[in-house]
Amino acid sequence: MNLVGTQKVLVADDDTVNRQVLAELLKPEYTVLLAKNGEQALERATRHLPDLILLDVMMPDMDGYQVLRSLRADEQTANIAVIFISGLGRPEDEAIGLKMGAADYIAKPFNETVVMARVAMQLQMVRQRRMLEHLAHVDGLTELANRRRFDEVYETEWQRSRRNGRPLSLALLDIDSFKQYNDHYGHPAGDRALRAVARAVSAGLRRPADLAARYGGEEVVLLMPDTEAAQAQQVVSAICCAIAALQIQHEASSVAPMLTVSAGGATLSGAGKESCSELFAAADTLLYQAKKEGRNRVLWRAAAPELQTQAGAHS
Ligand SMILES: Nc1nc2c(ncn2[C@@H]2O[C@H](COP(=O)(O)OP(=O)(O)OP(=O)(O)O)[C@@H](O)[C@H]2O)c(=O)[nH]1
Repeated sequence: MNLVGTQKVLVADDDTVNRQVLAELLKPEYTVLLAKNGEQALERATRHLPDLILLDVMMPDMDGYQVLRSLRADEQTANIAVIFISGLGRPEDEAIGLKMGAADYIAKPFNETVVMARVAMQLQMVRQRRMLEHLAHVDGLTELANRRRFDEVYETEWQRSRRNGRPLSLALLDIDSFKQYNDHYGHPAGDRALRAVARAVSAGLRRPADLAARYGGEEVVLLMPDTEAAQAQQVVSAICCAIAALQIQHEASSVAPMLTVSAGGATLSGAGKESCSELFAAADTLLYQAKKEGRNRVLWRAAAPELQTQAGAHS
């Protein structure tokens, strides 16, 4: 997510001079993209996902209103801020643009200082909105995704898996004897350990579509779209080994002298019929079983029973 760094502005105008003037004006502060008609504006918007579009209203073939409608209809571009910049200077024209969802309206001939001020204001609002969205999706302590974010992504990925007949793997990972850890080393040390576990989990997930979220206190959920059981189990086992390899001392643990985790996982095969909650419950049951069988292990529910292994090698 682009929370820092140069923001991108797309200028869409069929008039070459206008495009050039705006580009020269904006270039010192922003990355500028140019489009000479509505079709190009849509193509550039989808490909580059700019932070803001300065959109001429009157263009041949596809006018600015049509471009805005198409942007709003596509989930990817629906929230891009748009400022109309137009020779139609009547208040009614401005009102139409704003009612359609434009963030602002600038009449031509434009004043350069005013354009810069309005662009800066819109881009500041874009930054603030992104920051709020980011904060709403992230767990403050671990910086993993939070449960709300997980719920959203899980539902989407589950539907995608059903649609495409591709597997979906899910694992629940829980720190062993964490109550004793807190009791022995104190809550701030517990928080530090949780953060270290979260970092190891994030480092162990390689694919862009994978998601790790803090599900509860010391429980992390891992979602691996398009990943078969054996592969997913390998990833989770490697993460569990990496956590043990951190050698976070845990004298009060009944399992090992260092902090360990247990995990339960399940995979929805491409042809599987399970609901979201059934898949989740299957992983949860195996986590419970892993705890019961002595902790510090990964259990996976898969078609082949031989896939169930103990990750106790690192204890
Ligand atoms: N430091 C810290 N501790 C937390 C946080 N969230 C949950 N915990 C602690 O995690 C502990 C979880 O304890 P239990 O559910 O009994 O599990 P456990 O001691 O890990 O035992 P097993 O899971 O059976 O191995 C509780 O003591 C919680 O207070 C947190 O954000 N920070």
